[in-house]
Parts: sequence; C-alpha cells; structure tokens
Amino acid sequence: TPFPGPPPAPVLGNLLQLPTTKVWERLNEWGLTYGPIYQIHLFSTPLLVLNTAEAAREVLDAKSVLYSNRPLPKIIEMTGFDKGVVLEHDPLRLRQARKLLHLVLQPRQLSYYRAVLEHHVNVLLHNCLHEPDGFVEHIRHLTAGIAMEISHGHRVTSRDDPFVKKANVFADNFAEASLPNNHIVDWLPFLANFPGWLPGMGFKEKARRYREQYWSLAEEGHQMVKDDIAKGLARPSLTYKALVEGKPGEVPDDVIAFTATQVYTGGADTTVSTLSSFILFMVKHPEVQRKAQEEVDRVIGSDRLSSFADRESLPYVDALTAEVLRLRPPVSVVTREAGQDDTHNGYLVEKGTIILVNFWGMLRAEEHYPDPHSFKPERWLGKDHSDPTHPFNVAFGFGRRHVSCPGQHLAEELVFTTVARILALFDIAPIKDEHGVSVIPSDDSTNGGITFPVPFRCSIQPRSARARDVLEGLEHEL
Ligand code: HEM
Repeated sequence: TPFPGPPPAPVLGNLLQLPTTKVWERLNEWGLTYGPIYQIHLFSTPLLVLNTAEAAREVLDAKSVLYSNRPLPKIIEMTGFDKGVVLEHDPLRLRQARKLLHLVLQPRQLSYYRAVLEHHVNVLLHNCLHEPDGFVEHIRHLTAGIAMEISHGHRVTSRDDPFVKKANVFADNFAEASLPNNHIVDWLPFLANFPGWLPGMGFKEKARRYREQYWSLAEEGHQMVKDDIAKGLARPSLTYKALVEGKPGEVPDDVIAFTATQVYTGGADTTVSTLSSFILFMVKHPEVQRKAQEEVDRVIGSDRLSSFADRESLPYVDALTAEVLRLRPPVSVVTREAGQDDTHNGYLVEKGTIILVNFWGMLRAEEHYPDPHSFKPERWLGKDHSDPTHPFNVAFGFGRRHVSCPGQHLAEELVFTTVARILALFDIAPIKDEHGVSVIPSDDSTNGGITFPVPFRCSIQPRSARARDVLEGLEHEL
C-alpha cells in the first residue's frame, strides 16, 4: 500500500485542495494530520511529501541513490534552464558541474574570496548610509558582486553594470519558470499538452525568449573570461580555473559556461532573501536588535569591524542569523523523483513519484521548535551547529554529496559578516507616519522558487557620530 494522505478527488487528485500560492503552508498543515511522510496526487501522478527533517534524512540521505534524481519539468526543458547545475538532470554533466563549483566554493578555496567579500559588504554599508531607502537594491548589489567575482572574476563597480543587468533578467526568468505552483503542474509531463494550464503559443514564445537570453548570457560571460585570459587580466574564478587549471577538453565548454551562470541563480537571490528578512526582523524585534548590538559592542568594540572569524565569540548574533533562516528559509520547497520502486516504512513508493521536500514546514515543527512561529534567537544559544535541528542543517538541503547546497559555507560567511557589521553601525527601526506612529511592516512573504519579504520601508540610521565617521571612511571602497 502507498503512504496515506488527504483523499484525492477522481481525475484531478488533490489539485483543487492546493492553494495557488505558498503551497508549503498547506503541505505543512496536512503534515500535522497525516504525519511526516504522506502522499498526495495531482491527476494520476503520486507526490510524496517530506515534512520533517528526520523524514528527509531517512529518505534523501539514507537512500540517496534512489532519490537523487531531479524531475525535468516541461517548461524547464523548453527554456534550457536544465543546462547547468540547479536543475541539471544528466548525471555526468551534473557531476562535472558540481566539481567545478567545489573549485571555488569549498572552505579552503573560499578564503581567497574573503577580502572580496568584505569589500562588497563595506560597499553595502556605505550605500546604506547615503541611500537608506534603497537597502534591498544595495543587498542585491552585494550578492551580485560576490557571485560575479566567483563565477567570472568580474568586478562589479557600477550599479548599472550591463552584465549584472542581464543576469538579473535571467534570474527573474528562472524564478518565474520554476515557480512552485507552476512546478507541480509542469512537472507532470502529460500536462504539457493540457491547454487550460499552458496557454499555447504565447507560452512557447516566452520559453524561446528565456532560452535565448540564458544562452547569450552564458556565452558572453564565458567569452569575457577567455578575453581576460588572453590579455593576461583574468582573476581567479570558476571559469578561469576550469579553463586554465583543468585538463583541456575534460569538461565541455557549455557545462563550464552554464554552471558559472547558475552560480548567480543559486547564490544571489537566496542571500538577498536572508539579508532582507534579517532587516525585517530587526524592524519588528527591537529588543533582539539591542541585545545583538550590545554583544557586538562588548566583544568587538569600536576599533575594528567584525569578520567571520568572530562568529564563535558572537553567539547571539550567530543565533539570530539561524533564527532568521529558520523562519524565512529562502527556498521553501525542492523536488526530487523516485528513481525506482521502493518500500519505505512498509509503504510503497512507486518509481516516478515526485518528492516534495518542505523546508518551510520542517523548520516549524513544534516538537523541535516550541512556539514555532515566534522569532526567538535564544533557542539557539548553547546549541551546537551540528545539532540536526539547527537551521544550517536543514535549510541548505539534504542528500549527501549529490544535491545539497554547495554555496552553504559562502552563505554562512556572507550572512554573518554582513549582519554583524550592520548591527555595529546602524539602528534599524520602523518609519513613522504623519502622526508620529510607527508603521510596522507586514509579515508576509512573496510566492516563488525563492521567497522574499514583501517590499517594506524602514529607517536605517548610523548609531552614533562615530559610526557615521566609520561609514564615511569606507568611501575608498567604492
Ligand atoms: C542563505 C543562503 C542559501 C540557502 C538557504 C541555499 C539553499 C539551497 C537549497 C535548499 C538548495 C537545493 C538543494 C537541493 O536541491 O536539495 C541549493 C542549491 C544550490 N545552491 Fe544554495 N543556498 C544559499 C546560498 C547559496 C550561495 C551563496 C551559493 C553560491 C554562490 C549557492 C549555490 C547553490 C547552487 C549552485 C545550488 C544547486 C546545486 C545543485 O542542485 O546541485 N547557494 N541551495
């Protein structure tokens, strides 16, 4: 017998019971009724929902060979976004792509980029001083700058950088094509012929445009590095290392070009999401902000800015970042596919079953996170990073070696450094309306493959005259 789950309707299955936005919330509610692993149907295709971290480890870690396949949604195939790494389903190309990522993202390699990272963080701080309302744009500029350095050795200085502009178009296209509520429909192959869901020619035209933009971006980036190499100007990057240090022809050029391009998809928006959520939580939880600022002041003082090496001596700041990631995991759900029939806990999982890994739900499991919807950094004080319930061990994915996030070390370093430096120098607060009353932003987040807080305004001001001097002194970073 298959896993139990909410009873499906004839023909449509559970389709009409799924909301069109934020499916993860409904998946989580069902988990409370049907348990940590349950099955739903869309039309005749079974989907297995993994709603706790334990369930994900039992299935995706312990049986990684059976469950590491990625489904190939029709629209993803049409746009060519499956070429690269994030949705690459060809095992050989995926292996090659992940090897390339490790050339730059392993902790040992990352230390090379530390100065680059701190430079871009300081640019963000300086930009927030002069144009606080544009904080989301500054965060985007930060993550784009770091991703471009790592993928192509491209130093982003101008906010109008044409390469970043094109990459943003691609990232938006990618997010749109992989929206989870389209996902479920798209990833059932026969639905590609279902006119009600995929409006005919308009849709095909869009896929063609996405494809063209993606391919030209990948080619342009690749050529840029080749030109830099020829001129002796290339800086160490994924593309440079693959071209110069790898054996010639070992990895096809298009694998290099698409993988480098997808560093941007994997790395830029996820971190934008986390840092924007951090700002939001600071607006809403002034007492947490004061506590974290007090820790930074006491431990680091005002003679220098903190860096990643300070993480252990700033446990409250570290706990704060963990709690942001728990309540606002940038990626709410990912999918896998069962490669063969399997029997799990006595239930049958048929080959071809789509696996929905519900990070959002698993990070709100009441048995691990009492009062799960509240923002409480203290829950992480004294908890080791190796704790299996720690958000750093959940929000970056499961499935040993094959499929979890290769950018985790970079993300942890970037998020910590940025958060600690912002706390040292700025006060973040609600804006006031015309009557002097604080305007508290909404808790809501957007729908999508990567979710963000819905746009909000807040006040970001230097904490003191001395903080202002430090920020002014960062001018030379620009
Ligand atoms: C807070 C920040 C981040 C979070 C929460 C996050 C989370 C994730 C998750 C959940 C996945 C999917 C894993 C799976 O399919 O099971 C993923 C994949 C990926 N991430 Fe991250 N990520 C973050 C930052 C980054 C950064 C900074 C980079 C690189 C610069 C990066 C690069 C990638 C890539 C390339 C993949 C695709 C890997 C593959 O599918 O084989 N990520 N990430």
